[in-house]
Amino acid sequence: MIEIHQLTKRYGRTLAVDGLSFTVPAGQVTGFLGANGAGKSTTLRAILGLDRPTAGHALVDGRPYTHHRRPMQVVGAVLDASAVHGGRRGRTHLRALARSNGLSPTRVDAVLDEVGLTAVADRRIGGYSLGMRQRLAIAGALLGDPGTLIFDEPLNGLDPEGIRWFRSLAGRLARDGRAVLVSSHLMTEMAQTADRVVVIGNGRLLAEDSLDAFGPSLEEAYVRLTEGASHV
Ligand SMILES: Nc1ncnc2c1ncn2[C@@H]1O[C@H](COP(=O)(O)OP(=O)(O)OP(=O)(O)O)[C@@H](O)[C@H]1O
Repeated sequence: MIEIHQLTKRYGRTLAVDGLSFTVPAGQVTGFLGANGAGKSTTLRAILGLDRPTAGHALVDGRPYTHHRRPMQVVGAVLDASAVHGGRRGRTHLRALARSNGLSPTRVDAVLDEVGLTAVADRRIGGYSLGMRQRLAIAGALLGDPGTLIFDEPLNGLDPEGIRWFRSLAGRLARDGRAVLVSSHLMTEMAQTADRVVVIGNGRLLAEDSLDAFGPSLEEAYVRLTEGASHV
């Protein structure tokens, strides 16, 4: 699980995240919503130890990400699916990732199967569609069989079948007891994927509740919440 407590991140004069607290519990898909520039990426980067908080903390299973000895077995993340070498083949990429992180190579075939890339695993990534790259990045996140998963805009590049696939994958991962955090701008998809929703605006928490508590239209509830917090 993820616990964010009074997280603050300042970049020079920009207060990107401002005393933010929320949790991502095990067994549920938590949707993470906010306008462009609201501070979502900064929060995700802080969770993954890529950005050092100015104040407060982000813990995964009770510790900062960087304090875990085998972080890929604790949290898997997809922040930018295009961040892979196009000259490599899918299977080779995953094997290298497994080797460099002390993970069993037997996981490679398992995750390729999980994301539906087995048939194209020996093709070069440069020839993959955006949706295939998303699936490969998700395979990488699943490699360590972690208890926590973070997906930043995972639906980018996925076709309707891919979106349905991701929705069922996220649900399955949560039902297996994992904590799943998904950021997306696609409100209707979020309403069908998330069990609970965290909304931020200007780096601050605007709402954290079960999906049902947002009423019949998540989009309308989101607009009402963020209108009050639009740029100052
Ligand atoms: N490395 C950085 N240096 C300076 N300012 C930054 C940096 N990273 C983010 N910011 C600023 O912090 C604020 C929050 O940005 P962040 O990328 O976290 O928002 P976001 O919610 O992820 O937005 P988007 O949905 O557009 O990705 C913005 O004002 C952004 O310009």
